[in-house]
Amino acid sequence: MESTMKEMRGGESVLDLSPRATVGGGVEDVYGEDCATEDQLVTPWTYSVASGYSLLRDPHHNKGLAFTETERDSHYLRGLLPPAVVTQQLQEKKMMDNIRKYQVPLQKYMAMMELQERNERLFYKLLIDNVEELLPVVYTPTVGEACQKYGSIFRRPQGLYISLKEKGKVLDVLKNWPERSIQVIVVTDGERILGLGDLGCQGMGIPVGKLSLYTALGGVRPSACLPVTIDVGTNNEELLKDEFYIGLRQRRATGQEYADLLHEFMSAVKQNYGEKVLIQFEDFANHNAFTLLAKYGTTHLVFNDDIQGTASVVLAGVVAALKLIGGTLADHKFLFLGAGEAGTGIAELIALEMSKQTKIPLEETRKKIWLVDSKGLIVNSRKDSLQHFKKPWAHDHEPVKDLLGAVKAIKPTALIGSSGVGRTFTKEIIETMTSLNEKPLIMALSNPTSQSECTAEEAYTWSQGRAIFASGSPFDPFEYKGKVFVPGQANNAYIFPGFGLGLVISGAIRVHDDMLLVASEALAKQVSEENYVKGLIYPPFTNIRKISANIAANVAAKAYELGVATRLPRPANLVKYAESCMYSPVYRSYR
Ligand SMILES: O=C([O-])CC(=O)C(=O)O
Ligand SMILES: [Mg+2]
Repeated sequence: MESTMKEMRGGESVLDLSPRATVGGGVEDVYGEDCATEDQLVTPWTYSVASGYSLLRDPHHNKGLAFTETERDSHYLRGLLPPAVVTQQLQEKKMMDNIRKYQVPLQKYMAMMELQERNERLFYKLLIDNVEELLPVVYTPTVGEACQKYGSIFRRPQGLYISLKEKGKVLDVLKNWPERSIQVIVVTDGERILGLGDLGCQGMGIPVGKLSLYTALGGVRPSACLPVTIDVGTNNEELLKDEFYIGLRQRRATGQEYADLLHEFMSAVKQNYGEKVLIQFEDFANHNAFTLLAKYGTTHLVFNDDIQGTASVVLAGVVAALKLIGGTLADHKFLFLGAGEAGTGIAELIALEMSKQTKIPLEETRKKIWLVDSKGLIVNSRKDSLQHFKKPWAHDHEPVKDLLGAVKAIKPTALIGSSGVGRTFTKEIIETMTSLNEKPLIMALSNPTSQSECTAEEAYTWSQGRAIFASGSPFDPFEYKGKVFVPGQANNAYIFPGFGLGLVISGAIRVHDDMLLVASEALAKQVSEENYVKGLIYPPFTNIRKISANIAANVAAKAYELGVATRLPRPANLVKYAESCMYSPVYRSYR
């Protein structure tokens, strides 16, 4: 890795990977490991941590029993640890053994969070080496339950809380965060946590989980990641009554009061971290998500994961699925259940890609895509009463009141669920899709598992093994009539870590839709013949760092092409460069 960096920079070693001992035996950590930003390369800023007892309690530097004899001497650890000296591999084995013993997913989650707070490198080592097993623990679906119970399981705070109480002081709050060099912020206001609704301040589990994936899956170093929850209250009556609730005990502020706090936050971020910090909006309610993205898209580096990340991952799955269902993108007809952030975001990206491929205007390709919301099929006669983001999807058709009616009337080849409402793809709906198509494409995107529009078992059984199925939350492989079907996970976790890395390594200052298209294409290309045979339209997560490097390289290349990249000169081989930038969780030796 080091040699690649040297190569990339014309033989000049710009990174110092080994921390140096400071006066007093502490550890001086040379910032700028794992791809520093330009300014850090000029003046790498350093900080020292305490030695001895405090070192053992500093999760960024603690190695537990893996401290060597020499380190124990030079860092005042003698006697503070039992005599055994073990390897990181053995620590990993022990932790995995322990985690596997827990039967309850939330216990596994808590064990992982405790590890993150105790020994960060070991946490990431586990997550990277056991990604398929641990993703459902630190991320969807378990993170959903963790947010619901966040107050009860709360131990040490993670991330930054910005509530209405901090109005006028947001910049000071940012300055309280111990890290200066932030590259990615994931922010939520907790109003629409997965498909679970308003969880207020307890939505913090989501930015924390998303950012742990930025590091594990995308290689962004943990110290450059900042989880933020903006607390403007909650309308969740149960939480307001819950004595363990950790947030403001008031109903949600809206209108100007809401906009003002968000604006103060956005301005403070730019002032404190500059214009190259990526702000990822996560799990905002529809009515704010679209507005915030439009408002700040032209002044900040912003990305809405639910609108844009989900769109990119679903388009990749659809493109990959064409290998199994046949035809070109424009040959297909799409029907969505759910016309919110995810639904309309995906619909727009599919229409955009169709338009690019066929040169047919976007207004026309949109007509291949139909959306159903809680009031039925979105049609022209409803246009006046529709929210602005639904209007492009109002086509000419007589009113249809429900999904089953819409499937019969529209005869789609692909059915996509983004409604946040579980079990809405009924047996009759899937049977109808199967009677209309040799291989119906069924995507049940809503999270967590309880909100999935149908299960993998239902999709395969009701379609007699003919459905090409993927879901937002993970499902186990399912055997139907002697054949094992492996459902793909159509989750934005495939996209955002690599996408963000691409923005970071190119020093991009704006996000553009074309970047979403190239990310999507890069992901679709990673699906192999071996995957297709099992019915998979996504590659397994085991290869995610390679996938992320490819996505990052394509996004960065697009940033250079569009003139929004500030990191110059452009590295010649962007895939190699992206890989060389990735954080490694392997322990470092302290002199
Ligand atoms: O977090 C996930 O698993 C995917 C996502 O963004 C959502 O459901 O809001
Ligand atoms: Mg989300």
